Amino acid sequence: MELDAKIYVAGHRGMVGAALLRRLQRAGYHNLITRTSQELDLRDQAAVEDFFALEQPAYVLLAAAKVGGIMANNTYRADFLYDNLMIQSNVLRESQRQGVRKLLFLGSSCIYPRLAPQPIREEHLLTGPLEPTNEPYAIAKIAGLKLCEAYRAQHGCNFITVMPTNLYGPGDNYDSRNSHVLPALLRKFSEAVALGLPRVPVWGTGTPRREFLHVDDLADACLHLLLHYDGAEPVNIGTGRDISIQELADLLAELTGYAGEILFDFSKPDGTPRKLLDVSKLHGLGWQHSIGLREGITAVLQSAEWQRATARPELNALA
Ligand SMILES: NC(=O)C1=CN([C@@H]2O[C@H](COP(=O)(O)OP(=O)(O)OC[C@H]3O[C@@H](n4cnc5c(N)ncnc54)[C@H](OP(=O)(O)O)[C@@H]3O)[C@@H](O)[C@H]2O)C=CC1
Ligand SMILES: C[C@H]1O[C@H](OP(=O)(O)OP(=O)(O)OC[C@H]2O[C@@H](n3cnc4c(=O)[nH]c(N)nc43)[C@H](O)[C@@H]2O)[C@@H](O)[C@@H](O)C1=O
Repeated sequence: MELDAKIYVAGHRGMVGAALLRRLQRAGYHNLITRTSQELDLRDQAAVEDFFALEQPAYVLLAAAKVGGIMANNTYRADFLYDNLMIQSNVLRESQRQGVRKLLFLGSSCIYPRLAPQPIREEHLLTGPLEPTNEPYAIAKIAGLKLCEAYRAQHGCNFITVMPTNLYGPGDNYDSRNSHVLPALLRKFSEAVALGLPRVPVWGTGTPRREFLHVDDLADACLHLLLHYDGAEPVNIGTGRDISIQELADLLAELTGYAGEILFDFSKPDGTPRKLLDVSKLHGLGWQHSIGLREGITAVLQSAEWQRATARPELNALA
């Protein structure tokens, strides 16, 4: 991928898209194309056709999607299915029609079967029922992965799919209901410390296990695969280690200095019991993660973004 190649980063304002942009800029790529969703709604087929005809990118990184945690997925089921089907179908189709040299599509660890063998290997996809709370999102993502495979088979497109585990880091979504578990608990514990709250509610039983990768590690892995992987099969991206929600809550309480009570709210869903990724294929391709969980969370808490957002917790800008 030449340093002056025209690279379209779709979803550049999101947590993953912004990390991809930072990583590409740091590597010296200087012909980067971006559009906000206000400038280009990727659900609009005609607008996407016009954009690709005008810009004719050589490479596409598709990090635009409707994304959220377990509650958002289970609440906005139709939006997660429709938006993601439309976004990926339009971008993949125009990438094929405009002869994009290589495209990176982002799947997710949560599209594997609910009770897949652990750690989950790439071949376990579609071998069992999905997790009900995010089935619409998973179906959309699986369709996107299959569309990449189909464009490769029918048109020889070099569209690769990566399967990241749960991510966190700069630019994360901290909305109290729609965010993922790590940013949600980070916000809850920080607010509890600032406001002197005696207890913090954590959803579910605390027994499910999750794997967490810093988004800067993900961006580095994506660039590595863009440069060194041209295969049809998806590639898992993770750390190969997981912790329980209880252990995560204890770690976040420690790092935020929260010493009050942690109350598990059994009325909220647990979701998938476990989704640890087998990352041996990724390691075999020459990449390993470098940011550990404790180190990564500490970096978030020490970031200027976090300091600004939590300066006045009663008016916190983390929403
Ligand atoms: N976060 C995670 O834990 C994980 C994420 N992933 C995948 O990574 C990708 C990015 O996720 P993440 O960065 O967390 O998500 P964010 O919600 O942070 O960012 C999503 C981006 O998509 C853009 N977008 C949404 N709808 C549209 C639309 N209709 N038209 C154009 N752009 C749109 C938004 O653009 P704008 O800001 O301009 O509105 C936003 O910047 C997704 O494919 C997701 O499935 C995979 C595994 C885990
Ligand atoms: C990355 C992946 O992320 C999603 O899957 P998920 O990992 O199950 O989602 P989650 O990050 O929201 O973690 C949920 C787990 O955590 C517990 N939990 C406790 N307390 C809070 C809490 O306050 N908020 C949230 N969200 N969860 C909580 C909750 O009870 C459950 O056990 C997919 O939808 C999909 O979006 C996807 O791609």
